[in-house]
Amino acid sequence: MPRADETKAERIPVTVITGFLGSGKTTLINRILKEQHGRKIAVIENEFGEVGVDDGIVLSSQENILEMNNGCICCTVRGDLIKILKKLHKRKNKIEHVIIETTGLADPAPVAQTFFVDDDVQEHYHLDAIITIVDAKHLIQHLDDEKPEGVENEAVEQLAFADRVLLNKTDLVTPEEKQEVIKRIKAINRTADVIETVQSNVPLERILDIKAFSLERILEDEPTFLESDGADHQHDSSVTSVGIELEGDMDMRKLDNWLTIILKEKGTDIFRSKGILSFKGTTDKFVFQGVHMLMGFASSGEGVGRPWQEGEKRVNRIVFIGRNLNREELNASFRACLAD
Ligand SMILES: Nc1nc2c(ncn2[C@@H]2O[C@H](COP(=O)(O)OP(=O)(O)OP(=O)(O)O)[C@@H](O)[C@H]2O)c(=O)[nH]1
Repeated sequence: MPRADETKAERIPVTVITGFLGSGKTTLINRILKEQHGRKIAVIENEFGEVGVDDGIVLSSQENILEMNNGCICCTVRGDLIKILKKLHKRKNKIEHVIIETTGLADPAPVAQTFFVDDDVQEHYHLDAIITIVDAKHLIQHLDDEKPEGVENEAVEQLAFADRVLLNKTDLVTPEEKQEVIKRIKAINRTADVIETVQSNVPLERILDIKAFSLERILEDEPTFLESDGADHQHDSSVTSVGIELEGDMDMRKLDNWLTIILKEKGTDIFRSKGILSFKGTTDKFVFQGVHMLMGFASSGEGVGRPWQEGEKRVNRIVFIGRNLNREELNASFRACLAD
């Protein structure tokens, strides 16, 4: 009869990567996929928003990237997650590690719970750690965001469940601001190590295979953790997404102007924006990234994202996530940026 810890060692470790919109989760996943040569890692991605764009940003062969975009991983698609996990461990080409990237608005608790409620999942996987990435510049704003009665603050939940906190984007804050952010993190989670990073750059041995998830710790703080079915939490319904898809080539100058203005004026309400774009006059595929008022473009020519494939239709995709989004206005203004 194997000892309990021996059995555990044979199970596939799972790392849950969570963190608010735009904090640096995909940046971390790309780093892991680049660095972990020879290790068979499957990534399960759940993106928030009507139009997914992360498939164009994550670097890797498609085979081990599994997308779940028909709902939120912490509520509606938890059944799908269980199905994917069951299929994965039966693959001939054995997976050695599973990484789950939650949406920026997910509550990690129901995702963690998945590993304790289903016998088959429990037999083949063990939850190694919940890694929460926070954006040093915007964390306090998200922690202080006032929610309607009964609605949880995702940024707080994500920190409360963290086994490790990556304090990312430290390049965007002063040392004093950073200390204030650390104080706020510690007030929510005393025990998790806080690792300071830029571009989610962390030695992988500090976040993978660390056996840091402790059910005992969670049960101390949330005694009903294993009893709730994941459907008892409420998302903030005032946060929505508008996704737009448009075939053709865009005019780079027009698009840049439009996004600069709209994010300057509405960047408090627009938490996150991102897109995959085709510009007139270049064969590169462009990635647009916006987090509140900060924005930037990068191209496949610079090694960001995957280039357009032969025969691939040039479809521009852009998504805005936030409050008070005006769908018609966004649609019309995006269309107006098409090249003549
Ligand atoms: N200045 C700065 N920018 C960063 C850093 N880390 C990531 N970024 C940028 O922040 C933006 C968002 O990063 P992502 O990795 O896509 O964030 P995410 O958490 O996956 O975003 P969602 O999945 O949309 O919630 C990108 O433009 C990144 O290049 C950092 O340390 N400093």
